Amino acid sequence: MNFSKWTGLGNDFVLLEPGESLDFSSGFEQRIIKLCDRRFGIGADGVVVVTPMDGDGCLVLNGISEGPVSKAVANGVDFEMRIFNADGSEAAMCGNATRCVAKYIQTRGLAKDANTKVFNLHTKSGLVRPALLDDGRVCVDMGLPRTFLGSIKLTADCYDFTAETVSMGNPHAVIFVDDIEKIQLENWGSVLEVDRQFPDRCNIEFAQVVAPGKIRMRVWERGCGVTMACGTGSCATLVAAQRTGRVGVEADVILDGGTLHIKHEEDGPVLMTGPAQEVFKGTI
Ligand SMILES: N[C@@H](CCC[C@H](N)C(=O)O)C(=O)O
Repeated sequence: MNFSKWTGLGNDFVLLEPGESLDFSSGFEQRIIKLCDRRFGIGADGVVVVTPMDGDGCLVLNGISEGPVSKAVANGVDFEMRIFNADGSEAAMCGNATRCVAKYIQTRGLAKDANTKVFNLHTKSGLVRPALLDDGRVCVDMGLPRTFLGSIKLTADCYDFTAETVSMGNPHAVIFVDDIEKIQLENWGSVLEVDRQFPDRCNIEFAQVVAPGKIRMRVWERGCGVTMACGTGSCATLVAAQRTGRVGVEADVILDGGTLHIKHEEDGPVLMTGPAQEVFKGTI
């Protein structure tokens, strides 16, 4: 199986080349877990599967159309992206992977028009649109944020928290703290991910506004644990900070692996800008 390894600020992915058959039959989760294993596999936070779509909204596998997967009109810049967490579960969306996929499409020349700078990525949560910027970064239109439980109370290890819940296609609970250096990310994250208010589990973000327009955030991801960055989590953090009057239209979100710039105007989509890099290619 041919793959390439990608990173978005240290949130890293195994990307399977189009046409590589991922056998979705029994034992599939175990295969994802093995690919992501940092000692016995390639090592990653997740596995990304990219499939080009033809002009009729069909997936193209080995040159053979596999039937319509989307009602959207595909125009040669349409791709389907699926993302699997390191524990084998499938997530509906992943922000850092969307930037990696955009760079992947560019470097492999997969878009029909080589000058195309904006792609349509069809995900389980809908359409997202990454655009290649001249400075090498990628700006992704991540769509509209959504509240799913509002502001809720959570408890871990006898500590009480208030969390703002935001869906970016996948669920996030953002907890603002006074001192991010004092959080017990692994202890609290692992408990809160499976809180009974989250039947589908949840990504947990701890955040502190450290200066005007600057938010330090650390994340415990559903299905992965602590990661160095989370794109959807950064978008959810900005939206939660806006909702609670902590920031304005845009902010830098400073993660363990680097910084993402997030912008969200009222009733508009969330825009996420940041880098993405290919690390290596291989065959497993
Ligand atoms: N790291 C990702 C999010 C990946 C999926 C997440 N763990 C989930 O289960 O929802 C990002 O950059 O957004």
